[in-house]
Amino acid sequence: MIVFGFPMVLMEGFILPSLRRPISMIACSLLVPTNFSLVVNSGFQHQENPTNDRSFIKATGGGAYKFSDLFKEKLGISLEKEDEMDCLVTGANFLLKAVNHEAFTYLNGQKEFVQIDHNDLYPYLLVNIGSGVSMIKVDGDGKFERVSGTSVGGGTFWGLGKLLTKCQSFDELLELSQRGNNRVLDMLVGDIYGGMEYSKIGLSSTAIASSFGRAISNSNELHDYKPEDVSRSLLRMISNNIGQISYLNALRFGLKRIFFGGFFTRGHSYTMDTISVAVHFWSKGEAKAMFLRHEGFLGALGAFMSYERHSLGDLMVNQSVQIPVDASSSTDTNYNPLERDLNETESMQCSVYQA
Ligand SMILES: Nc1ncnc2c1ncn2[C@@H]1O[C@H](COP(=O)(O)OP(=O)(O)OP(=O)(O)O)[C@@H](O)[C@H]1O
Ligand SMILES: CC(C)(CO)[C@@H](O)C(=O)NCCC(=O)O
Repeated sequence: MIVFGFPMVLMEGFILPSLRRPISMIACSLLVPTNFSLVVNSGFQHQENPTNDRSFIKATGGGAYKFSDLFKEKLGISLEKEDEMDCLVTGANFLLKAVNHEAFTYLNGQKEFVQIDHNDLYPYLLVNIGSGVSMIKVDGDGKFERVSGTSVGGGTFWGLGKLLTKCQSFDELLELSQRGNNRVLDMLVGDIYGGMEYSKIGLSSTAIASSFGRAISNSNELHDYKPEDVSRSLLRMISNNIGQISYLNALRFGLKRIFFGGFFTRGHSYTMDTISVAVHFWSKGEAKAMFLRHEGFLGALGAFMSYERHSLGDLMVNQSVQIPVDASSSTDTNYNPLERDLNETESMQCSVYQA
């Protein structure tokens, strides 16, 4: 996956709310061609070689490597590669410090914004749920260690979900999950214990004993199950698992705060709720899952911030653009990361830096 750091600084709120998809997809769909071509056309003079006026953009993630030649060949753009973990951490640190109401908890449908004390932010665990999941212990600006990860992530939900439900898009799969019932496929403690709870080990009768376990207790085939129920169980299984591994890693390093980023959550209430419940359950209420409003843009933002290190100081503001706010691409109709700041018809003021 690839993300671009745009030479943009937003005056209020923060980054590109119109892009409720990874910026990586701009390369394919040119979701915001204006912004994209602004970057391409404006370009930057490469500082070390002023005579070479090649255009370049910052890029991070695997795609920065994978698509490097393609960008050069088709667009004449060089991708300047920034380290993925570095960018994620830089983006998260910046958001947590600069954006009011960036982090929130989500439990039982209730979103509660968390006041971040800038002097007491570190250490924390950053869990980036993309295709795969990275867990990063963050100790300060530029001070971090990727302590764990799991390959059971967003790509697993989308990949398995696609195979099992024949869904054509991620949004369709997510939408299905909202209408599904996980009890159809998940084996609960009560199913095993004849409707009873197993209180001695702290398991209620409705706790999931075995994800998808009910499928073994009858002769049903896949087509006998509703795609809605399959999607629901899958989302729950993956979210639960990520929540559990995250908590165990927080415990491992004595971290009290766990922030979740990456494009998997998409502000989707059931996903966040499940992750929160998992963290709550495994920590016995000691730890809280916190989500970021701009969860899918950590890497892009971090890549953007690297302009500052390299050349931003020499650039000047000479153009201003309005970025329309499109909240519609979020599947969860209750969710708009900027709901407190903007409505759907408003736009954000951005200043674009050009060489
Ligand atoms: N519209 C969408 N289309 C495809 N996937 C989506 C969409 N919305 C959310 N997702 C989820 O986002 C995941 C990708 O997230 P993200 O772009 O943050 O990670 P990535 O960069 O691909 O992965 P990694 O961090 O592992 O390199 C997908 O696997 C899927 O679960
Ligand atoms: C490989 C990356 C870092 C690419 O973003 C990501 O997909 C990931 O963290 N996957 C999980 C790999 C693992 O730790 O098992």
